Amino acid sequence: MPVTAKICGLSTPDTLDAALAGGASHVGFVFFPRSPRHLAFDQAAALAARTGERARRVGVFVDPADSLVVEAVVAARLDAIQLHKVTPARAAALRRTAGVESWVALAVKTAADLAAAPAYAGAADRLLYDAKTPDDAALPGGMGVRFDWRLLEGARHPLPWALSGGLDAGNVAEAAMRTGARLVDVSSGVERAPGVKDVDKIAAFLQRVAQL
Ligand SMILES: O=C(O)c1ccccc1N[C@@H]1O[C@H](COP(=O)(O)O)[C@@H](O)[C@H]1O
Repeated sequence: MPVTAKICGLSTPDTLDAALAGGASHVGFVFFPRSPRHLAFDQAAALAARTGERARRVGVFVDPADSLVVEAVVAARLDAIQLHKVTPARAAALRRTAGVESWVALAVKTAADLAAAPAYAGAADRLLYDAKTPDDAALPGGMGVRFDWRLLEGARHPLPWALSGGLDAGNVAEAAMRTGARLVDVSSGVERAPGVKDVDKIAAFLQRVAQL
């Protein structure tokens, strides 16, 4: 089965075009004001229109209010929501409210963190195993932090899943090989500075993924 990729935190037409030209299966738009990748609804709407049917649009949220999710789903014509820092109960409620596919990011640092995964069965459609950022970090994701991929070796997954956290063109092959991931997600690994995507890095990442 081929490996597919989500390029997350896109905010400009040229970098969106690079993701689409390189064959990204998913593109991610961040709705979190503290993030350097945060999009206003009108920006997101323009990028959504440019995407068309060429990739699935995923909105990234951190413990969001219902109203933010509803407005973003409409403005950016989201196919999926990606939720960080939500309990299983809150994830289930937001999934019902949004009416689209729902991903829950599970912050992983140790094997104990994986024990939370089964509780999301029935509350989400996909788990995103992401690296846990430091407690005092500004963001719960999008910081280029990776976790020990060996933690996923032999793991039983309660839901379809994807891998993120510190991926880049140089390590994505090893990450996919070690974990068995069939969907990989990258943000800062295809940037030249926080929030500034690089078209060449996007192309290199997607070329590497296409070889897997
Ligand atoms: O990208 C952000 O700014 C962001 C903000 C809030 C929550 C998640 C965010 N990004 C997600 O984090 C992971 C990993 O990113 P990275 O490749 O390690 O930089 C990815 O899923 C992004 O969607």
